[in-house]
Amino acid sequence: MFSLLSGCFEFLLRKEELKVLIIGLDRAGKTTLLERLKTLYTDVPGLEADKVLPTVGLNLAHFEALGAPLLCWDVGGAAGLRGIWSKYYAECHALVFCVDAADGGRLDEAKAALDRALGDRDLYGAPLLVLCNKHDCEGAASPAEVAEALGIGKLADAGRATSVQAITAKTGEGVKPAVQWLVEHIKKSQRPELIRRRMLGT
Ligand SMILES: Nc1nc2c(ncn2[C@@H]2O[C@H](COP(=O)(O)OP(=O)(O)OP(=O)(O)O)[C@@H](O)[C@H]2O)c(=O)[nH]1
Ligand SMILES: [Mg+2]
Repeated sequence: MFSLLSGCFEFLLRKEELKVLIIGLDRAGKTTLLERLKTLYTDVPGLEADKVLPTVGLNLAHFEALGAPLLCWDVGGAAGLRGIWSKYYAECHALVFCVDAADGGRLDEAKAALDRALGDRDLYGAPLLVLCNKHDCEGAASPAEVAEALGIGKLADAGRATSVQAITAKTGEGVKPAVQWLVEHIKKSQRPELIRRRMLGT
């Protein structure tokens, strides 16, 4: 009986997890980023970049940052797997779109994939963080160049909280500021309330 009651209390007091969906083309570095998040924010280090394999399903990481519990989903980005992304749209509090900034030849393909995702009503109001990964590579596109190629200005004009930041998932450079932006903007957005209402059917 005691354990049942304490379990109920624990459930009631538990802070809501902020759910972040990480998408982007294959080889953008999503899983490397997820593993880096584990290393930076948990006691169990994630895999090093050279041990990461292409994702065929889903990877996830639970961790706490800035006093908030986070759950990150990383979904495979190969062309045949992108249809799975939408299964997670309705539940996520924010969207991370990871770009290989060192591969300028795929920015048009990345724009098409991002446009398709943002056209889905289930992502209404979700803050968008575009991460220009592989900033360690010579000639990597800057956040301003990636923002221009992806047409990010229009999204911000339309009222969606949006940021474009450079990271190096391999070393962790830029990852903590990215997480800080996510936590702050999820808390500021109406997205948690929207998801709660949708779940309650009100
Ligand atoms: N130089 C450099 N390479 C990186 C970085 N992040 C990832 N990579 C490399 O990019 C390749 C792809 O990384 P993944 O993390 O598997 O990419 P992904 O987006 O998860 O790919 P899918 O699972 O196929 O969707 C790997 O060879 C990584 O080592 C980075 O910050 N710098
Ligand atoms: Mg992957």
